[in-house]
Amino acid sequence: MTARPEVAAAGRVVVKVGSSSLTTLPGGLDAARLSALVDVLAGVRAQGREVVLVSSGAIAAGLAPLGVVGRPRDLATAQAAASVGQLRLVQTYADAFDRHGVTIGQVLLTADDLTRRSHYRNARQTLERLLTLGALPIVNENDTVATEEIRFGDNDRLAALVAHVARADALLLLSDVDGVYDGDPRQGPARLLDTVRDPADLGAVTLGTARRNGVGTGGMATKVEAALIAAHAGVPVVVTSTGQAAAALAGEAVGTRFAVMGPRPRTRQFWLRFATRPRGRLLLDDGAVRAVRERGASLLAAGITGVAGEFLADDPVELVGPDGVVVARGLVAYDARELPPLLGRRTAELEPEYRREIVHRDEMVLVRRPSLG
Ligand SMILES: Nc1ncnc2c1ncn2[C@@H]1O[C@H](COP(=O)(O)OP(=O)(O)O)[C@@H](O)[C@H]1O
Ligand SMILES: N[C@@H](CCC(=O)OP(=O)(O)O)C(=O)O
Repeated sequence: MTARPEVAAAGRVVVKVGSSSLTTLPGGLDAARLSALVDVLAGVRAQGREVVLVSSGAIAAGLAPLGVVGRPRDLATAQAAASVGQLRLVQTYADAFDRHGVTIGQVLLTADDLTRRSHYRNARQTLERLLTLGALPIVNENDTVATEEIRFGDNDRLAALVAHVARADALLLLSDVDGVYDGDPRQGPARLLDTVRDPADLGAVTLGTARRNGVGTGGMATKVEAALIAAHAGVPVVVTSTGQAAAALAGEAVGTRFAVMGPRPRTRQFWLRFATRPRGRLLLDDGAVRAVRERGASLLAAGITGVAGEFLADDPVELVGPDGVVVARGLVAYDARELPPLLGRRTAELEPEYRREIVHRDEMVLVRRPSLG
């Protein structure tokens, strides 16, 4: 195992803690475990470092007070539980941080807050201001209003996006397991991975989902996906157990480290690639795929053979080759219903108001690893 100096040196850290570390299904919130985590984070703050906490647990914390048994399957009950549980969760955090003289701020985000560009900027400003005013932001998904099709669903990916939004120097993903194993450790003997430098390092790894009767949602798969997103955003990551949070924040050799995979991308490129949700697809012919992928060209109507989905101008769409492989993602210049008469036609043949590039190069990002896009 190797030390993690980049985490020890991180001046601003995003720490994500899962429901499994803070709650039990029958008992709701576990105030003692929450308080132990707060002690660790307050200690980090006392070193002059900044912390953004992404905390799950609202739904699980709301079940017992409402007399709901087991994790709810329907959205309305989950939302009701989140409404009750989020209040208890932040109140418990507020009391615990208060003992250390640390002021917290609650930040509830919907997927729209990060998938819409203007909202993304707004979230950045709010977090930045909270931190400069000396508060510790506690982020969760706004579960009470998030509907099924627009939810993040798991806080791991939310934490990776928050790490980018907050320009963090490191991301810590805390759970009930001390790292990423080459197989689900609940299923039998497995080996702990020390460092992941490339997605290929995970080739032989089996990632299980969360325990069926447990309080967590994503299992290790969502944590690994989130860790790769952050690593691609230039943010180093450690995945470990909540009990090892202090050691991890001190840069000790615990958990699984995801090394930074490439330089920090431009904000717009990162946002397009990882935060947006495509609302439709443009089907490209071979020439258009080559132009976009190899020549860095904008996408023109002449190279488009089909349109799928109901999107509006400025919505994110996927650009798909004849083989069905996603080549790029970008913001489209026209509504879906305006496109069919333009397809396959050269720009000079089009009415002047339709001569703009369908997806301009500056509004496009190539997708190299479809599994991450
Ligand atoms: N390859 C793996 N390595 C480590 N843990 C795994 C793996 N596959 C599945 N898991 C399981 O993932 C669980 C953690 O996910 P989850 O319950 O969603 O956590 P949280 O609620 O903290 O986000 C662990 O209990 C672990 O058993
Ligand atoms: N926003 C939800 C958490 C969803 C989630 O990702 O949970 P977990 O897998 O425990 O991190 C809640 O607060 O209950």
